[in-house]
Amino acid sequence: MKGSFFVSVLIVAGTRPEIIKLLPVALAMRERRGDAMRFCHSGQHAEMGRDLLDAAGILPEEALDRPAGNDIGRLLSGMITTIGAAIDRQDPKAVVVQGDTATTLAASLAAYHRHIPIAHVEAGLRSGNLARPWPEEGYRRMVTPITRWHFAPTEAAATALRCENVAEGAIETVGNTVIDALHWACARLDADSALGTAAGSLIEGAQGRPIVLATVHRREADETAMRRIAAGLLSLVESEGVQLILPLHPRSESAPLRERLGGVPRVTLTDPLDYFAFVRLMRAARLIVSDSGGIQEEATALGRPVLVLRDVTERREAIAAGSARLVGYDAEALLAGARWELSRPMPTPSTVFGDGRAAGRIADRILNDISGDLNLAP
Ligand SMILES: CC(=O)N[C@@H]1[C@@H](OP(=O)(O)OP(=O)(O)OC[C@H]2O[C@@H](n3ccc(=O)[nH]c3=O)[C@H](O)[C@@H]2O)O[C@H](CO)[C@@H](O)[C@@H]1O
Repeated sequence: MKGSFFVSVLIVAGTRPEIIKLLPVALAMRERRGDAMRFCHSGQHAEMGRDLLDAAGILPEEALDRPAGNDIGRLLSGMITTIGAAIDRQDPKAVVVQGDTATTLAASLAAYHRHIPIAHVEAGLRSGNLARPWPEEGYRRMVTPITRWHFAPTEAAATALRCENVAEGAIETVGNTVIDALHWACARLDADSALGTAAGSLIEGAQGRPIVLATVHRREADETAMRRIAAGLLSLVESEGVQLILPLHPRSESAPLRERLGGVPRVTLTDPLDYFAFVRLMRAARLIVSDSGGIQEEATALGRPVLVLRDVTERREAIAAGSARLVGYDAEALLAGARWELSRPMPTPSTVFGDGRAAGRIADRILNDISGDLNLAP
C-alpha cells in the first residue's frame, strides 16, 4: 500500500519472545511503509533479543531503560510511564503489542490512556487458569477489552475471543508470527554458515548422541518444581545416554539445576543462546523439554517432539498435532515421556501455528484501517 500521508505505527517489545515474534511484523511494516514503522524497546529484558534486532537491521527509535528494582508492580507502573513518554514523542496512529508480558500490558495501558488504537498480536490465547501461567494469563486477558485489532494465531484463539464477546470484525486469524520468524531464521541460517555458531560446538560436543534441548523459566516453576525437573533430566541423561543442552534463563530459579546437573557428563549448562544458535539447536535436537510457549510452537512447526513442563497449555493444537505432551513438574512423568518419544519416529512438521505469512496480514490490516480512519485510502 502506498500513500503520501504520514502515519506512524509504534511497535513495542521488551522481552526476548516479543522481539522474536514482533520482528516479522516490523519487517513487514518496513517493507510496506518504511517511513511509518517505529520500534520501541521497553528495556524489560535489558540484553536478550537485542542481537536479533541488530541482525535484522532494526534500530529502535525508542530504546528505554528498564525501571529500577525487581518488584513486578514497579516494573509495570514504571513502564506505563516510560512507554507513555515514548508514545508522546512518536505520536503514532496505532500501537502494536504482542502476547502477555508486563511490556504488553504497560504499552496497552499507555496507549489506551492516549486514545490510541491497540493491535494485539497473538490475541486470544487462554489456559483458562489465572494462576498458570502467572501473571501472563491475567495480562493477556486484561489487554483484550481495550484492543482494537485482535490478531489471533489460530482458530481456537479466535473462538476464545468470540466467547468473550469481541466483535467479529475486530478479530483476524492470521497465524502465529513466530512461524514467520522461524522461517526467516532458517533461511538466513541456510544461506550463511557463520550465523548461530554458538550452536556448532554444542552440537559437536554431543558426538552423535541424541540431543535433548531443555529450557525452563516460568514463574510458577519454583524451587521444588526445579528440583523435580532436575531429577527427571538427570535420570534421562543417566539412563538413556543422551546429550542434554540446557540454556539457563536469567530469571529462573536455576540453583537446583546447577547443583544437580553441573559437572555431570553429557550435560552442558549454558547462558541463553542467540536466536540463530537456538534455532540451529532445535533443528539438531532429537527431543525438546521446555515450559516455553514459543518453543512449543516452533517445535511443532519443525517436527520435533516437546515435553511441556507445565500442567496446562494454551497451545492445545501442539498436543493435537502429536508434537507436545504435558508432563507437569514430575520427574517420573518426564522420564517416561522422554523414553516414549525417543522410541518412536519424530512427529511430522505441522502448520497448525501458521504458514509463515502472518506478519504481512497484520501489517496490511493495520495500515489499511489507519488510512481509512484518516480518510486517506489509497
Ligand atoms: C505463557 C506463555 O507461553 N507466554 C509466552 C511468553 O514467551 P515464551 O514462554 O515463549 O518465552 P521464552 O521461552 O523466553 O522465549 C522463547 C523464544 O526464545 C527463543 N530462545 C530460547 C532460548 C534461548 O536460549 N534462545 C532463544 O532464542 C526460542 O526459540 C523462542 O522463540 O511470552 C511471549 C511474549 O509475549 C508470548 O508470546 C507467549 O505466549
